[in-house]
Amino acid sequence: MSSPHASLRSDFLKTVVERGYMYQCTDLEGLDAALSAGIVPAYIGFDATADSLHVGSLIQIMLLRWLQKTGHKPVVLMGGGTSRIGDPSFKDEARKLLSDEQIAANMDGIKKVFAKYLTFGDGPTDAVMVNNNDWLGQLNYIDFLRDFGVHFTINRMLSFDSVKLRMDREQPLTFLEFNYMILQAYDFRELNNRRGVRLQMGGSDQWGNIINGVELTRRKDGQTEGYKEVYGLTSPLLTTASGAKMGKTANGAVWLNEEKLPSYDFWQFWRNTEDADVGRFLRLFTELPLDEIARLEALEGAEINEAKKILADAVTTLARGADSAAAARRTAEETFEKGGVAGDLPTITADLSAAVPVIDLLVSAGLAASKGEARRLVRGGGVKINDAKVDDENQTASAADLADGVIKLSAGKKKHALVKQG
Ligand SMILES: Nc1ncnc2c1ncn2[C@@H]1O[C@H](COP(=O)(O)OP(=O)(O)OP(=O)(O)O)[C@@H](O)[C@H]1O
Ligand SMILES: N[C@@H](Cc1ccc(O)cc1)C(=O)O
Repeated sequence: MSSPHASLRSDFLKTVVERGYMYQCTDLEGLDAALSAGIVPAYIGFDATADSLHVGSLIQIMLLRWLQKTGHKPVVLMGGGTSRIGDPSFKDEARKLLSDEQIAANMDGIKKVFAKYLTFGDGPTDAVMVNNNDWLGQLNYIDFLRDFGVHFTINRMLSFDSVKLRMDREQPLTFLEFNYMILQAYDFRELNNRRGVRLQMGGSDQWGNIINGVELTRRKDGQTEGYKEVYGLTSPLLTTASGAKMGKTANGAVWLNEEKLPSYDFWQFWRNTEDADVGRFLRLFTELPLDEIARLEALEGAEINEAKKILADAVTTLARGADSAAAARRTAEETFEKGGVAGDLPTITADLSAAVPVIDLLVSAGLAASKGEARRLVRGGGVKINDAKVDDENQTASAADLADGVIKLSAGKKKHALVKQG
């Protein structure tokens, strides 16, 4: 049987499918034809909910990068207006309301990262950045309701999975939040009118908001002469092989901005990728050719660690620059391999062929005076295994945790030890 994607002609959609960015599309064939016929301006929106984006949004940034690389125009939308409301999609409870000052400061922080991935300017495929407060801030309530409110039915708005969860759980969904979907739909139509934007992308949680925009644009302008169809495309929401939503880890979010997460820790996050994720992450977060990735993901045992370093180097180079990536790698190699810091760290051996309680390792390594103290350290959140927080007093470590032949065990910021198989 031939794949439904085998007939794709546009470089952008071929890349999207081959590298694993595709989840849903409103009309794949139509979009493929549009992308093959000329430059398609496409947008992704980012709300200013924090002063930096995190790895969860990296897939969206990469989508915009590939869009530009394949000859189209990326439009980055800052949600200056929508951040004043807060997207309720798939959220258990309302987001904290942000002040205008916080939103402005958050936008300043978020904006910076895009310059690393996209080329901005005035040319036909140069990226541009817009702020939806420019038009949402001007809306007149009664006029807006008359012109746009009539195109939305409450019945349909309540049918979207993104709000269903709240309904089913009988959690409050305020009228403020309920408006979000309409405003994002309005954005799409506005960008279509202002800048000829014909495609909106986002994570799969954005599907409801995106198709509302497609439908609104069609209803408002579909009969106008020269109207060109608009499209929506979503990416899978990223989770790690163990099922955790990517973005927040036990230690908090993996931030893209250097001020919020030093490059060494960023590099180390990718270096600690689970074996089963290596191929998928190389396809999504690097630009390495697919045949090279196929070779790397087939590596096994200790060799897969080389692939993880290549992943960490490539992602850190894109996000932080080549110098930061090289420095991070040097530090990691000194710490873990060349005996620099490692030489200064206490090293113990343990039989890791069976699972060993972390509590016991802490005591053996001299990082805790007793098992009781070790437990208190874990409860206080200060214990880490290979830089990942230990949440459970009963957690164990085994040979599977060995990275370059050692497990790094930490109690607090300054006390570290290495555990080797013995
Ligand atoms: N884990 C993820 N995988 C894929 N896409 C994601 C992930 N997290 C966020 N996104 C997408 O990134 C874009 C911007 O999202 P935004 O910055 O508003 O994050 P968010 O969904 O608010 O995250 P958080 O849950 O941390 O508040 C959206 O299109 C969203 O779908
Ligand atoms: N709702 C999106 C952000 C966004 C805002 C406005 C838009 O027009 C598009 C997207 C999110 O929460 O991630």
